[in-house]
Amino acid sequence: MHAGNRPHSSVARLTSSMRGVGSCASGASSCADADRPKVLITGGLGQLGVGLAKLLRRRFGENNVILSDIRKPPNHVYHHGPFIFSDVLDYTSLRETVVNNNVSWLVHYAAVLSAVGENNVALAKEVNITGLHNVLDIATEHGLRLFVPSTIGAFGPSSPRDPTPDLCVQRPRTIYGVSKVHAELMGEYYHHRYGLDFRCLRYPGIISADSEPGGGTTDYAVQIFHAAVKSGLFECNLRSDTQLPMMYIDDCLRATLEFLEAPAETLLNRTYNIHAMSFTPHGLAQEIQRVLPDLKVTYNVDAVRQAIADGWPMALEDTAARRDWGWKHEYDLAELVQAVLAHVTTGNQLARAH
Ligand SMILES: NC(=O)C1=CN([C@@H]2O[C@H](COP(=O)(O)OP(=O)(O)OC[C@H]3O[C@@H](n4cnc5c(N)ncnc54)[C@H](O)[C@@H]3O)[C@@H](O)[C@H]2O)C=CC1
Ligand SMILES: CC(=O)[C@H](N)C(=O)O
Repeated sequence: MHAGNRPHSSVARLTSSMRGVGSCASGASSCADADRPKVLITGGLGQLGVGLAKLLRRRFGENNVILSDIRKPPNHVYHHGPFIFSDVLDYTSLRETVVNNNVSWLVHYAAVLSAVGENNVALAKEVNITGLHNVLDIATEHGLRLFVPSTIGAFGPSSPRDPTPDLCVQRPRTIYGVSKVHAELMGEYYHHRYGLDFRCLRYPGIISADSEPGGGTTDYAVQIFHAAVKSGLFECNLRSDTQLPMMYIDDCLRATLEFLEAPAETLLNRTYNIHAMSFTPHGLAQEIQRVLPDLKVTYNVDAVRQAIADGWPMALEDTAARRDWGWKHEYDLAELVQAVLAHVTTGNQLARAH
């Protein structure tokens, strides 16, 4: 966007890459001041950002983690740690934020997800591709550690689907997927060419209890819990036998922190699959019905979402993540259902009490 404003010295400065990016010893619950990174999270008001900020603030201190987005934060977010407006399409202002706050790690969550992206390709292209270019250049210029999540959506119908390995054909058929393959490749290129400390995990569909999904194909797996507790009725927009890889948010956020803290020399790859479980809408409904037997699920298939899901992996192969930096999931389907139902039920009781 503001290419004309960009410094031409970014390559020359790359030798300073990673300087000042201290990493805390794994296993410690918090780290010494000198080792604490200053983290900026873009797109932080979506399904994942607030939870990640909470986790990182526990580890690095409240004021060392800045949440940012282009939306107004709810009160509970605004009053619990630094929040600023930051549009990833505004190169100059993003650069200013990084400089003024002495940012050393950047978690780039701003994105337009799969279903919304198919409805607004121009917006997805702008946010997911132009936004990424801005972030890559700024991270490179200032020697940041840069985390960009990828997704199961970075694969397509011609990829092996069960399981999908780290390295295979990637020909996604959504603008979301295309933009994420682009992010993986650009990040790896900047790593090899300029020494950028680029790190990327391919997340499965993420299930959370207290944050809403932002318009993806896997959203049904969050919405079903709220419907199950509120009304006992759920209309699912994917076919009952659509198997996709999924993960509980606590595992996803912990993976992100552990991966960010992993010593660079242990990372043989810069982009890793991570896996926890796979299920279908039918399988998830059955598991919820063990606790809430009255739940009734009907199916009204959304053609766009179904076509997307039909080209996505059924399971991810993640032995490299387990081998290189010790990835291990804690939640399988039964634990996931218990945890999410407990949160949603408590949340509903509290809401009724007020
Ligand atoms: N939630 C999931 O199941 C998965 C998420 N991911 C990735 O994780 C990241 C975070 O995902 P979610 O929190 O679920 O996304 P989300 O859609 O819930 O939130 C994205 C956020 O980006 C913000 N945003 C949009 N345009 C922006 C701009 N120009 N500048 C700054 N912020 C902007 C939005 O306001 C929103 O708060 C995304 O990159 C997504 O692709 C990957 C796989 C699975
Ligand atoms: C799996 C994802 O990337 C996201 N939840 C989506 O469905 O678009």
